[in-house]
Amino acid sequence: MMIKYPLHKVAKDFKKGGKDLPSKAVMDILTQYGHPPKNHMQPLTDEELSIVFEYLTQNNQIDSIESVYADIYHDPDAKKPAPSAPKAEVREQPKAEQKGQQAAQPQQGRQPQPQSQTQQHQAKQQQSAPRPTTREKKVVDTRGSGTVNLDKYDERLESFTDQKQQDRGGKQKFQGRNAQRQRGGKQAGSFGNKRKQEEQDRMRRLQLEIAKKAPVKVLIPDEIAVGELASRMKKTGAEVVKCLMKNGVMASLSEIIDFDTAAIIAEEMGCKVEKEVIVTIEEKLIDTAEDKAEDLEPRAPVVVVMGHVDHGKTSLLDYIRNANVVSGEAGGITQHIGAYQVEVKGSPVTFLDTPGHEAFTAMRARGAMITDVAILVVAADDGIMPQTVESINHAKAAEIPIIVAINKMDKPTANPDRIMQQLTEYELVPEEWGGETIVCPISAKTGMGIDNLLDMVVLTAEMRELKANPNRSAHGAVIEARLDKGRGPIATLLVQNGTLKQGDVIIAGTAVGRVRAMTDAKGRKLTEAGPSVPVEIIGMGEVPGAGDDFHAVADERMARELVEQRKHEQKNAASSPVGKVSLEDLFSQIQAGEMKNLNVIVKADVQGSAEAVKASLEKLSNEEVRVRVIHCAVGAISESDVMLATTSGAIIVGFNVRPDANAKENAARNHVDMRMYRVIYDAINEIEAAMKGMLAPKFKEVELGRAEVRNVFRITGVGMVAGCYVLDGKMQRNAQMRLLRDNIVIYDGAIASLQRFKDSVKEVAAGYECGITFEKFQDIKEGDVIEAFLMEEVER
Ligand SMILES: Nc1nc2c(ncn2[C@@H]2O[C@H](COP(=O)(O)OP(=O)(O)OP(=O)(O)O)[C@@H](O)[C@H]2O)c(=O)[nH]1
Repeated sequence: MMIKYPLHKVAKDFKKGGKDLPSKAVMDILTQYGHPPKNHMQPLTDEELSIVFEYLTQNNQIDSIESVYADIYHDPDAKKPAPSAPKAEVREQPKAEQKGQQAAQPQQGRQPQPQSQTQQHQAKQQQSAPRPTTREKKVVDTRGSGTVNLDKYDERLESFTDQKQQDRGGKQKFQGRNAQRQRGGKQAGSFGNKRKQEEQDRMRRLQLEIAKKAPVKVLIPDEIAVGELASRMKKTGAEVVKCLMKNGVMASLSEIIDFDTAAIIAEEMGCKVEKEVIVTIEEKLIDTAEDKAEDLEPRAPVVVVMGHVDHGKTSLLDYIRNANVVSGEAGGITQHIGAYQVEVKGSPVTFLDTPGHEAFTAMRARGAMITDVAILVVAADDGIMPQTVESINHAKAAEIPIIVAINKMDKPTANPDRIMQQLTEYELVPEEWGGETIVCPISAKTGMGIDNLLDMVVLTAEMRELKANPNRSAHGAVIEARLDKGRGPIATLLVQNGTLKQGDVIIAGTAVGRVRAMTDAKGRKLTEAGPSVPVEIIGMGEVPGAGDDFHAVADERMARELVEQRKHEQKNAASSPVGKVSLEDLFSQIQAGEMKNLNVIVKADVQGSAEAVKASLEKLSNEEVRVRVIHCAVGAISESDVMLATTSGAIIVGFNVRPDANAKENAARNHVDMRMYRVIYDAINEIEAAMKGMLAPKFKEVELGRAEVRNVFRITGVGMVAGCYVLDGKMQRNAQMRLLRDNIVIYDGAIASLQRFKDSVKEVAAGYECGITFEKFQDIKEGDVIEAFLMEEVER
């Protein structure tokens, strides 16, 4: 409710020379300051009141405040009876206000009461106030309360009050003081200021009440803690918890609830809900808007060539590049970069000339699906080999079409049928056998069949209707990057969407920079590169990682900020293990419904065991989780296996094999769970137990050291002795030993003896030679590696 304080009452409250101030005087003040009132009944606004108070204060200044009180207290006229009732000084309070407002208490003291001695004193002072004009002009400006020490005057005032009054206690006394203060300056500004302050207080309280009644607007993010929600709604935690319970949600203050729940509660509690959208620097900086269909234009396909070592990948790429060089082009291909574009019957095709499938996996690892078609090269005289299988599995995981090129068809030993037969084992059934896989016999040496292969590539690409929008800022992937001593960081980029222009600011992973110069595969300078065009650029601040996404951005400063943020996140991620798949938390992930497929990579010593492990593991599938062996091959666990595991969230099961050094390092870095077994039964049991959440105590292998067998000799009565050199760590008598040949476990067990020359010793350190014999194993060969380790139980 608004308090009405009509103009005439304001005037009445300001006495002048013992008389009410004429309403006209107040009207004049307001008119003078741009607020002409309509009539004397008009209620004054807060601002108008301020103007009046200010004016009257300014125009009723005094020289010395002490003189005011001095005059009052020593005025002989002060003892004369009061000419008018104290009522005149106080404007009538609206009833509602009088009812409950504590702040109005000082005024209550002024309502007519039986006169005590004190009141008589007060009355005397009040009488003394409406005095000759000189005194009326004396205004105590209490606005700057710091400069006016009213207590000083109160002390004097108190000498007038009787003991009884003093005995009433502090509060009463305080009220008395206030009343005195007001009475003391009744005609003038002191009183007016008090009034003004009270008015302002009242207004503030009213505004607060109105604000309280208005619905509180709450911003709610995707998830919010109950306590935080309560504070945003300006409610107590208990109220919110109660409301949640009413709605069937049991949550404590620290618990997180989702937006929907929070919104229901907030609305029920009378709040207006707004969704809080948190925009990250990345979202602000990088334009990820979907392209409209009408903005899309056809783009060249990006093709990757994969296959086993020596099956002819490089030869094929070289042949295509050279055969498709436009005649008369000066110098042909002068500069070799990791990707190039050629024209096949007028359609451009981009080839990635990356070192095999590893870069391909690395790119996929970062979600950069940069290739559209994979050419799988298989030598007609060799057949499907381990890396061929890996390539197939990588392409399948990336969900890109595979075109098989059976190479070396010029060789007399070429046997394409055998290869087609082998392909069917990997679900690649050739078209001519009724399947869907395009198989092209070629010779990278003679060029036979390569035109047909390229036609098939273009055809397959056409089927995919590859499109991009060249009219936006560029986005793509880093194919490769290196540091050049003279030119600084050099990166080969493949633009996937938009157009990259010279001078663009780009951000790639944690590297940022400006494109200073761009060249194509032929070393020609470019000023811009559209979709599917590979370019080499200089100008980055540091070397980006192969496979990193890059974006051309508008704000370099913000890009640098984002890079700092990414670096910080990387640091944090490195120090805390990421939520990768591991047998330990397999059960909880299954329970949480996060795990529908358990991807497994199987590596074994022989094909037979690999197949057996694969089949047994797949049989473990149940209603909740399907065990999928995504890659199964013979040989040591390689870095490529770990990469595949990283990208597909798989665990690696090694059967009688060990990881090589790179794989070990990579697995540790990427938190890939690798499990080695010697018995199929153990592998099955452990994974089954993990799926049921009943994993037996885990033993961690603590590596002690490695020794290389430099020569082998027979000692009668002892058997075969391995003459070893300790490469790193140490060999220990009581340790378990494992004999590896090309990273395949040949023997695993206790050792019979560890000797330095003729002495039996407890341990031999790195850099020393020693003799080792095994209890039940004689088949030791030069070049074998002996690993010493201990098994320690890991607490969970
Ligand atoms: N006869 C014949 N030899 C070929 C053909 N293609 C490649 N070669 C030969 O096979 C060998 C290996 O070829 P590369 O192109 O280096 O094979 P790659 O797959 O790139 O090998 P890496 O780069 O080591 O993985 C080379 O000696 C080539 O000359 C072919 O079609 N016919």
